[in-house]
Amino acid sequence: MGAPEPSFHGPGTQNGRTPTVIASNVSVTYRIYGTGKAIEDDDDMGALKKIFQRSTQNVGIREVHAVKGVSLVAFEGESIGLVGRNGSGKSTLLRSIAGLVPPTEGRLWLKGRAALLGVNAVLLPNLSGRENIWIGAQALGLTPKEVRARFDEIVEFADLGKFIDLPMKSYSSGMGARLRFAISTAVVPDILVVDEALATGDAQFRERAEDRIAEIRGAAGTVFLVSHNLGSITKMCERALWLDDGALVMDGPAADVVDAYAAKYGRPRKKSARKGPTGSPPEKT
Ligand SMILES: Nc1ncnc2c1ncn2[C@@H]1O[C@H](COP(=O)(O)OP(=O)(O)OP(=O)(O)O)[C@@H](O)[C@H]1O
Repeated sequence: MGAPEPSFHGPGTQNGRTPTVIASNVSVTYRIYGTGKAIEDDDDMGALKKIFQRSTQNVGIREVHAVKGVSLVAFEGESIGLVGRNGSGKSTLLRSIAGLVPPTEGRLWLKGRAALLGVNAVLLPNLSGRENIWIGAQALGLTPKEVRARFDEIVEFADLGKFIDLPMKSYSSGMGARLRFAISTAVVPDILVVDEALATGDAQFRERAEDRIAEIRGAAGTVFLVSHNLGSITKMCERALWLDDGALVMDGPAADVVDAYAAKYGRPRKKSARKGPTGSPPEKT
């Protein structure tokens, strides 16, 4: 079930298909600063002393190897799902592809611009939806003239009613997801990264978002989708990656990867059903 290691060929076409993302042996390591050992002391004063000593003497660095040597080639028009247990490195790999977290090791090559996660960082909770559209769309590279031309369409797609004029901090998580999605896809991105954004939307939004994703794929973009809903992966992706403990354990047709993953965690996909099972496999302990 191991994934064949794609080799790094660099830009160009492979069997007539154009690569949009080439990851060659990509690893991401987070460094966490903090104290080394748990505080254990029955005597409160003794424990406090230890905390103060530790804050000056024993500050340690812990490394988390979130992504370990992942290699893959994604092509134009592909929709690729990512599955894996909590903490297996899915978001980190996508944040790396979106340019937010540099790989600690390995090489990453992108054709064009990755969108979605990038816009999250710039939206401001105290500003209204309208104001955030201006900021987010310009952060994605649109000129003020282009934002004006697309503004109504973005507002319409976000479909927030009167909330569009209220501060974003008053939005439900689903409303926030709608606004982010509407801004991020205002310009058809070359690479769209969707990290559980659809999970918070209602059924109507999900349907429209799925149509927009299909549109982006049709325009030769590449879509990456992280979801714990295996049904969404099999419905929206032709290919899937399975990450475990930061490593790529399987890369293949979405139905095969979802079946193998679900079989391992005890939720086999119903062959007769259109959609796969929903819900997450058991949490990592
Ligand atoms: N900013 C960070 N700083 C330090 N460690 C982090 C950071 N973000 C993630 N990690 C760690 O990296 C590992 C991978 O996390 P990541 O969020 O990529 O996993 P995931 O597969 O997306 O998880 P989930 O399904 O729960 O969203 C985990 O051990 C996590 O604790």
